[in-house]
Amino acid sequence: MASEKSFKLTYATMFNPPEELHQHFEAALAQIKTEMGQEHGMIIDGRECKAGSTFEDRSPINTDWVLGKFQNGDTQTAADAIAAARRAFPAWGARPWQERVALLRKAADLIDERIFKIGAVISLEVGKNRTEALGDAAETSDLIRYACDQITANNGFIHEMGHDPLQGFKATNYSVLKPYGVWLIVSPFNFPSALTGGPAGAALAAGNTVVIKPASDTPWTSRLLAECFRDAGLPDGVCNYVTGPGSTLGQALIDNPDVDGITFTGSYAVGMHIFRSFAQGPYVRPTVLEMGGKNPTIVSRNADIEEAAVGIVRSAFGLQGQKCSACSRVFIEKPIYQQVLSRMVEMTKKLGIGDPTLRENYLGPVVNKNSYKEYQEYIDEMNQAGARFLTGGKILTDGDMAKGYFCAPTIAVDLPLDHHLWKKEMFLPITTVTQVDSLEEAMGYANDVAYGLTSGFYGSLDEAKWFFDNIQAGVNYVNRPQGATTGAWPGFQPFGGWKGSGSSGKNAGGLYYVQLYMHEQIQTLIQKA
Ligand SMILES: NC(=O)c1ccc[n+]([C@@H]2O[C@H](COP(=O)([O-])OP(=O)(O)OC[C@H]3O[C@@H](n4cnc5c(N)ncnc54)[C@H](O)[C@@H]3O)[C@@H](O)[C@H]2O)c1
Ligand SMILES: N[C@@H](CCC=O)C(=O)O
Repeated sequence: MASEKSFKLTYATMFNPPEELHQHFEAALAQIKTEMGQEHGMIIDGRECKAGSTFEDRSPINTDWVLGKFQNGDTQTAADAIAAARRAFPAWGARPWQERVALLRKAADLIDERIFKIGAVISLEVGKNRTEALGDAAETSDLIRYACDQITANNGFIHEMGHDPLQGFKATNYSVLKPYGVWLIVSPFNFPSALTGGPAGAALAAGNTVVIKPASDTPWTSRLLAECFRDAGLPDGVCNYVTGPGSTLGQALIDNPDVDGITFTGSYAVGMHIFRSFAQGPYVRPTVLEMGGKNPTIVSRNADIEEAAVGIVRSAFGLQGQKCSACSRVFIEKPIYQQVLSRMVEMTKKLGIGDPTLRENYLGPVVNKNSYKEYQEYIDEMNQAGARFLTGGKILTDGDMAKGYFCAPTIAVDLPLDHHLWKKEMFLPITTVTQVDSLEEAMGYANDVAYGLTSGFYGSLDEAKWFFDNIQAGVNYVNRPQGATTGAWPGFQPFGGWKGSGSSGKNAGGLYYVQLYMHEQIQTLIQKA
């Protein structure tokens, strides 16, 4: 255990964890497999709640595995959850920030205590490999603690301001950040822990009450998080957890005028739809949208070829390319194009693919039938446009993979640069690669998309400055073999996007994030001198 304690798991350190981490994961997985198939309720006002019907949560690794049965929440569920959060808000919002922060820190500690259980569920539910899954859980507690640290470092965001220069009066001015009220957290399937618990933790620490609605592919992970918040001692109604389809339950939550703010993480299409729907409310309310990416990596002729190839392959194919930060476009300067490409191909061919709960596999399945179908459609479309696949380009059905949604990691070249798939987020293990004559040409392509989430660059130190000065994205990495475009960690690389990738311009796990969940009140008191 000593080595595990001195090891800090992040997405950059996860490639070589201590042996004990594997043993604990395997023990938790064995236990979780005995708990599969059970029915789970929703948590509203501290009570277990059922809807009229349930839906099955099946594993994309093997669709015969029914992980659990979850509630098909409906419009009444949405109304009940928001009403519960509304009732709980006055007391929670008025509670001293020190008490709220202490409870949230306790929730973070519980997540850490349960990390192997949560990680095993993530692996089965999403199809993440074990270290990616454990990273997702570990990131959650670090995101929560980061929000708590920020509140603490800023004295609960209660600041005395200047005194007006009044003759005969004493003026005292305070700036106080206060919670908004009821906050909705709508989260995606691919980081079901960090992107549910992270924003929920920040909203709660800031004094809001929350309603959490996870993706229908990943209700179990979020249920485990909601239990951590509950078991940490958050009062009834402060954190509510509901499950059901986005188009019905999700829409009913968005349409409810009693919601004061929302954090949505998911696709651009749904995010923009939510933005427009939410705007129909009684007045403008804070809308934190974290959306897709089409993340480029530029490789200069001065790059370290090995570092570039490792970083690109990790970012293109980690979690089967289903990260908003995935490296989906690669621009390589001509003099080293063939060398970088050859190393990428060699490395990709060696990647283990199969049941991602097994230690040897780096890639698991894509999340569901729809993604599986889309993979084949994109491959066909690229094929027709003249692209060549140096790896992959096919679904995998050997042995046990026939029961899941496995797609081979695909490096595509010769896709015409005006093809729309250079600009569309595919969210699959597909990356398109081309050669360029100059870095300026590469930068032109890199920025010519509606997204601006992450980017990568490999080259000299002088070029690094030019790269940072010109790239249009929220999170940017230079010369990083741990991941060209992926693997941000709270406190190190706060995460968020520009343009169509994000609405707030402030990154999660960073200096300016928790403030998004509070509005400013100025308190001026005048006394006769
Ligand atoms: N920027 C980021 O930080 C970030 C992080 C992770 C994922 N993503 C993006 O998320 C996407 C993948 O996740 P996904 O497939 O789960 O996304 P999605 O947009 O399909 O769904 C996200 C969530 O929205 C819900 N939803 C759908 N329709 C709704 C509606 N009408 N009203 C309310 N809720 C609704 C879904 O049920 C789910 O909980 C990718 O585009 C990826 O880039 C972005
Ligand atoms: N924060 C993760 C990506 C989250 C989106 O899917 C990363 O930095 O790779």
